[in-house]
Amino acid sequence: MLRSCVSRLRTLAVQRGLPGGAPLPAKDPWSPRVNPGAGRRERAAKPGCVRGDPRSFSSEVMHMDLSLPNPSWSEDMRLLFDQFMKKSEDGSWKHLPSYKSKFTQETEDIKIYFPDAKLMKEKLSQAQLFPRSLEEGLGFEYAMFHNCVEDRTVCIFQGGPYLQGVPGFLHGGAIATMIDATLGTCAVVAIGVAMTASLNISFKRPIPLGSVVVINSQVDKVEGRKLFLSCNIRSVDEKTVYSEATSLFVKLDPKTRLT
Ligand SMILES: CCCCCCCC(=O)SCCNC(=O)CCNC(=O)[C@H](O)C(C)(C)COP(=O)(O)OP(=O)(O)OC[C@H]1O[C@@H](n2cnc3c(N)ncnc32)[C@H](O)[C@@H]1OP(=O)(O)O
Repeated sequence: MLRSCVSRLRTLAVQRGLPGGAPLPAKDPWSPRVNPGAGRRERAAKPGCVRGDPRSFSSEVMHMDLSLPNPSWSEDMRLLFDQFMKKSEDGSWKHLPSYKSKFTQETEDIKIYFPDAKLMKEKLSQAQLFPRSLEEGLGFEYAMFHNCVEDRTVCIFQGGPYLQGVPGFLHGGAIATMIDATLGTCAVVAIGVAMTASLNISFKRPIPLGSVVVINSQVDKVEGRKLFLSCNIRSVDEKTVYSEATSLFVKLDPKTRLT
């Protein structure tokens, strides 16, 4: 069970931007020493490359793990991150890296769903993961951790100023994005490549812009290719429930093409 979970997590890492088949980088978070010293996102400025420029497609930016702390993170965000990194030391939780580019090249898991692999490669060459497409600190700052034994994914999330809806609060679409991303991650780790078939969100309290919240997701039921998941968003002190959601993800059928 644990072995298949680790393998699924590795697959997820590939889907999140690691070149398929390429050796994992030296800072491989899946190595036995889980993210040793993870704590600071290094953003070495490169000549001609604006730091965090959302339009930049340099491979350095595309392959940087953006789920590590950066200067825009608040103290709450850092404390939570450190707490989960601590929990990851015994292997019960795993820190999931996250990159701008989800598909740097064809990955074995995805390409079978496209009838024209060449066209897909062209289309994806400039694609970016939506929640990672805004500059550092302005949009979605988040880190996810997965617990394979409990089939749970936790996302710590700080919504930046570009995610405003009603003045001073997060836009509902931004909240839905992070719910979908967290549930989607939980689903993919659990059953492999899957897509959201339905998502039902109850927005209970507005989330203040710039605050840190915790998204707790879990697998409730598996029926064949169907995976039912639920989640809630709470304040760091757990006293406020901001949102609750239920969802259905469907594992893609290898016999069916996406286009
Ligand atoms: C690491 C990743 C993090 C990011 C996560 C982000 C995830 C996303 O946002 S994905 C984007 C949004 N989702 C989409 O665009 C998906 C669009 N929909 C589709 O492509 C297809 O409908 C898809 C793939 C969901 C299912 O298609 P397909 O595999 O052909 O399923 P199909 O054979 O019709 O149905 C399988 C089962 O699911 C059920 N089902 C399918 N769709 C739905 C639905 N919308 N609602 C309820 N049930 C459904 C069917 O009734 C069937 O159930 P049963 O087996 O009991 O008869």
